[in-house]
Amino acid sequence: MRRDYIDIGYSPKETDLVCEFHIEPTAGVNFEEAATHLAGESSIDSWTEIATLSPELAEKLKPHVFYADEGAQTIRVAYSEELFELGSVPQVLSAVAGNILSMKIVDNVRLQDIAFPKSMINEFKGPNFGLPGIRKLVGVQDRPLIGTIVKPKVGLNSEKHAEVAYNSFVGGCDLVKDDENLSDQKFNSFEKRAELTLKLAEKAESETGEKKMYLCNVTAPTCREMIRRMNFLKDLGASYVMVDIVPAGWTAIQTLREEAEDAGLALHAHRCMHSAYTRNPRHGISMLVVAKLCRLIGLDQLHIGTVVGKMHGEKHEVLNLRDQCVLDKVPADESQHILAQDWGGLKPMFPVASGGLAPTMIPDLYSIFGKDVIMQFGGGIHAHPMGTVAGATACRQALEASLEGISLQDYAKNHKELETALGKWLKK
Ligand SMILES: O=C(O)[C@H](O)COP(=O)(O)O
Ligand SMILES: [Mg+2]
Repeated sequence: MRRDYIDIGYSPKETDLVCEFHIEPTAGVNFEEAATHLAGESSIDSWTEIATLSPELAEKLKPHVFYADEGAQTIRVAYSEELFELGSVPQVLSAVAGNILSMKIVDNVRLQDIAFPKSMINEFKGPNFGLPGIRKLVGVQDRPLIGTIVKPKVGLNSEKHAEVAYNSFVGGCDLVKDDENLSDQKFNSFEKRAELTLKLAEKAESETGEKKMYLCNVTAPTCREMIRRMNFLKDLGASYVMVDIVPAGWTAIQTLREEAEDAGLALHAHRCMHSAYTRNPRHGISMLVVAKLCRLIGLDQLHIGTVVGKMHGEKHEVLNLRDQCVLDKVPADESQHILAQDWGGLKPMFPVASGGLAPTMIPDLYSIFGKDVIMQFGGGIHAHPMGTVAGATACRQALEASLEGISLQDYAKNHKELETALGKWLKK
């Protein structure tokens, strides 16, 4: 192991990939020593002086720890772009979030953010539709989109699944998606579900005069099967697919993005399982990094949390994710562990708020997120005392009230579905 990776005067080049890490050295390990080892292990070095690493090579490719604050337990490392396969998320993660997460010299280490250089941004296409493309697809410009997840998560047969989707559509949902753990099970095969649900989506479109999108889950055991399912949906006339990004893995997601472009399908990203590495604030990889990788690869919409629903995530964290989805230039914010990022014109992703939401939360959601959000309600629609149609209608009514600045209580006086929802969910 070479010892000259601490380089506080270094100013990162435009071509460098910069990472911020939170590090907690193990008792007895000096902060700079830990920083040196992490920087070396995530790039060119190993645990001992290696004869095959010439001083010339080391000089050319060495990492630069250009910021180290022991009190704040923070380091920033600049890596030469030459260390990376610029178009490969798996390779980048194997480096900057690979072995270093397992090392004994640190009790905890967390990758807080990655600032991608222009050369890497240029290697990726970003979202094909993105937020504006999705708005065009759905034909809704001036309000948040309303979606649902067919419930129960698993167990319904294909006919019942399609019927629940239809009821959600005619009640007022723009989008209906599968749940993350529904793919191709005996009780509800992928093909039959896709055929029946897309057919009823079309029926709901002609009955309501609104666009109705079905987001069928293509998460599959192999990339080949995932692509086959995606093409099956395309042949049925679908506009969208959804995928569980973390269980499927980054190679699968990059593959899907390529194939979805040819198929002309939009991509909905469900982030289930992300907390396995994002939730511990002292170890792992931040959700911010996950969101940035999604935008880089080109998912069109991504679950980012709700603030008011059932999933963890403080308001500032969720809004930081929102900013990373929609802004073209994200300013640095030291206190939030955010590095400056220029997205170089990659399209914005549509942020999705989903998990534990009820129609009664719509005024709060609207004030937190504004118009550019997809609000999704599972239990909040299908547990409505008057049924799924009324549940979806109550969501649209609560949204209308919020857009017009009318209290839900006032609006409910002439809207019985909303009135019933308030009776069930409004906290007294
Ligand atoms: O996939 C999701 O986002 C959740 O299943 C949402 O369901 P819920 O609204 O019932 O929590
Ligand atoms: Mg779910």
